[in-house]
Amino acid sequence: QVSREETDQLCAENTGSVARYSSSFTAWEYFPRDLEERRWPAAVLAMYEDLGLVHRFGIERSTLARFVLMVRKGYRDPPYHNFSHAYSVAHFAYLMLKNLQLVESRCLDDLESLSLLTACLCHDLDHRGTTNSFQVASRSVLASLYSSEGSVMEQHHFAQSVCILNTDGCNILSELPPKDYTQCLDMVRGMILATDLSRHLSIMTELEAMASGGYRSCEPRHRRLLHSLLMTAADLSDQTKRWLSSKKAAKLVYREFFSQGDMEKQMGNDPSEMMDRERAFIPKLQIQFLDDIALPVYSLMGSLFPACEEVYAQTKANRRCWQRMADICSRRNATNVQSIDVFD
Ligand SMILES: COc1ccc(Cl)c(-c2nnc3c(C)nc4ccc(C(=O)NCC(C)C)cc4n23)c1
Ligand SMILES: [Mg+2]
Ligand SMILES: [Zn+2]
Repeated sequence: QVSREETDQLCAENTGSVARYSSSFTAWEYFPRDLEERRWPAAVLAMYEDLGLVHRFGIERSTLARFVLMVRKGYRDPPYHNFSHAYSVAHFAYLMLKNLQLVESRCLDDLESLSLLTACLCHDLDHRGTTNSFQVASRSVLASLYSSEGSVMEQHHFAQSVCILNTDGCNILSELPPKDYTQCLDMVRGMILATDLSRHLSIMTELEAMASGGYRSCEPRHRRLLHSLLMTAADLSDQTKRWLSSKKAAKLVYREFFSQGDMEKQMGNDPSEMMDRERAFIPKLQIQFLDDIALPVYSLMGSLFPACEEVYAQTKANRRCWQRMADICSRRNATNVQSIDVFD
């Protein structure tokens, strides 16, 4: 639960316009974590308000304040998958809604906008810093609950979201008519499940077909494909920021991967190279990740939404930096450079 004074303080905070947080708060290059941590909940409230969602869906400000504080409490503190990641992902969804005018251009409707922002905020709730395959290998409680349907962690993230919505005074959807409520929850579920990268990889062909043929908002399948693409674009958005920020984010991801690899070794299992601090050559792994996953996402976004091209360009620039790092390290014979040192 969150305390009354915390809620009252956040609720009373005149979140005002988003410009209070930064004059570049709505710029693609803005790095949301540059805002001091204690102001992140107020910035989330400001995003809901700025998108007109508070007014449109009759959301009580104190309910929204309690909801955001409960979500923040619902995150643990692994190196990467903590509330700062959730807040950053929600901010990128806000940037896409705002800068691509997704509602104004009728690509999405208001309910989808509310679902997208809420799904981003909740999409990694209670993450432990380990992957779906680790849940199954370690026979975790979550695996016993969800492994039959796959996307173990993502199903848990959604279940946690529903728990928070069902907590007294936290249900930001309570004023929605029953049909909209059910539809919103269904979309939030689909959006959170879409952040399972293996699901994303399985719809890449359909996404490419939609991008080349053109988005048809009248087709329900296209709308769901767009939801998935927007979620992955937001989830990976650290890689679209200036080099030092995206490099720092990658460092935190590999800290999580390597501690999982250490646990796998203790369990007597062999970790994949990406998780093994003895074997991983990070610049090469990062180039692979950008080439196989991140760049195609922002390339698709760029072809669907021309205003998104600069995001793709910055991600390509970051890939060139990783390539330079790979060249330097392999000249300096990377094998003896402790793999995590490449970040210093
Ligand atoms: C969208 O969902 C997720 C979920 C979890 C994570 Cl950690 C990430 C994520 N966010 N930033 C990164 C960076 C900088 N590098 C990564 C390198 C590899 C992988 C990975 O999962 N590879 C295996 C897969 C292809 C089967 C994920 C990486 N990643 C995104
Ligand atoms: Mg996730
Ligand atoms: Zn995430």
